[in-house]
Amino acid sequence: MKVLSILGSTGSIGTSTLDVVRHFPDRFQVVALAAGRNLELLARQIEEFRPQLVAVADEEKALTLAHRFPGLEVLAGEEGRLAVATHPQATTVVGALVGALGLPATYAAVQAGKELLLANKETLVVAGSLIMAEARRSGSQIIPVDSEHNGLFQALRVGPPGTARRLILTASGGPFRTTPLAQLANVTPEQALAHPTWRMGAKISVDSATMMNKGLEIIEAHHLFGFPPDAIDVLIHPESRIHALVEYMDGTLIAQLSVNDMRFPILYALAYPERLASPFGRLDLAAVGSLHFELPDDRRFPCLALARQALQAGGTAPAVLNAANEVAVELFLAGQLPFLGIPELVRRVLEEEPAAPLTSLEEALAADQRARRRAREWAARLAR
Ligand SMILES: NC(=O)C1=CN([C@@H]2O[C@H](COP(=O)(O)OP(=O)(O)OC[C@H]3O[C@@H](n4cnc5c(N)ncnc54)[C@H](OP(=O)(O)O)[C@@H]3O)[C@@H](O)[C@H]2O)C=CC1
Ligand SMILES: CC(=O)[C@@H](O)[C@H](O)COP(=O)(O)O
Ligand SMILES: [Mn+2]
Repeated sequence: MKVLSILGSTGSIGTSTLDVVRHFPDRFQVVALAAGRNLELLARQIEEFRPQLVAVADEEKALTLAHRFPGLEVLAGEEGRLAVATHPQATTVVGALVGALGLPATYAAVQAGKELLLANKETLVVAGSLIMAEARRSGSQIIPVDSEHNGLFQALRVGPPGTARRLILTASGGPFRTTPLAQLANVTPEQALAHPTWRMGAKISVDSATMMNKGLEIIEAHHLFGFPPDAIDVLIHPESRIHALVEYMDGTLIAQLSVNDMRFPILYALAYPERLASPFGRLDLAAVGSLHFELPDDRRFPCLALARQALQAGGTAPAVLNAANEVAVELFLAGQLPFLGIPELVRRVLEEEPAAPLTSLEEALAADQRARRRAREWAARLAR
């Protein structure tokens, strides 16, 4: 029996995780949940999964929830998320918060030696070297939930260690893959959120539209699998049925395929190292018909090059990239920055915040805060 703490239980990944748990009550049990502001959904999750501990965004919400569930331990803010991540009875922590906000709790779970099923890719972008070093020290097993990395994790187990030479991340290309370039300046948040193949939270949906998502995933793959940046490729595959490929030294490509439904990688990660029979349908390739591939266009997707540039610079540069992007996406969704302002803001902040060495979590978080301030200053200037 795996005993789960879920960070971000009310989000897209969190609810998919709980749906997998719902199908396997004799394999998985929930001990702790952390959410943000969606108290109604969290209350339903508490009634169904009976956790011992929950954490919410702030004290006011914690009081409301504690009043509704006498006897339940309810905590707030960072303290609450850390308690969920390190609950003594949890064998396994699901990292499904969004953004760098999830970093302290993710790191704490690794430090505590928990098995970590990680969707919250921004934590690896901001502090991947520190998280991976801590996992080696504590013995924490990190199993990627992000579909491409979950696919790579599986495909890398096919050949003997050391024989894989290239990782290939597929990308849908997002909602603007074929939009005339001249129209990109005027696309709306609603259009950006309409992902062609996946149903996801707002932030990652916008990241997919700019392809910053794939840039973050290159950095994520570098840390998870230890491949150099130039051995990690991106291939647009609009059907999103092949999630990743590993090229072995003998020229063989091993691809990982499944239905484009996050319950598949989540089921794999929860069951690992076993496999469980999926109740979520089968991939019918005959029904899909054909699979297509193309290279990303650098002019359409400048965020890809910005992410590679940050990875190359190293140290705190990826944390700066991520923070600027988080601010830019937030402003875009609020109607305060045009779509093309996202790469523009990230580029300016990266230029102005020099990469510094990264040796502690505090340095990563400080770089994140500095970059956020810088991004807001630039956004204010661009708005004038
Ligand atoms: N969705 C997907 O299919 C995929 C997602 N990922 C990654 O997984 C992560 C989660 O994505 P997704 O599920 O789409 O995101 P969502 O926006 O759907 O969910 C985010 C979760 O984080 C919580 N949260 C947000 N802000 C706060 C806060 N201030 N304090 C506490 N909790 C907070 C939300 O709580 P609440 O809603 O209660 O406020 C919610 O539970 C991201 O890093 C994403 O890149 C990776 C691959 C696929
Ligand atoms: C499901 C998943 O893992 C997402 O990261 C997805 O890949 C996003 O779609 P894009 O391929 O458009 O970035
Ligand atoms: Mn992904």
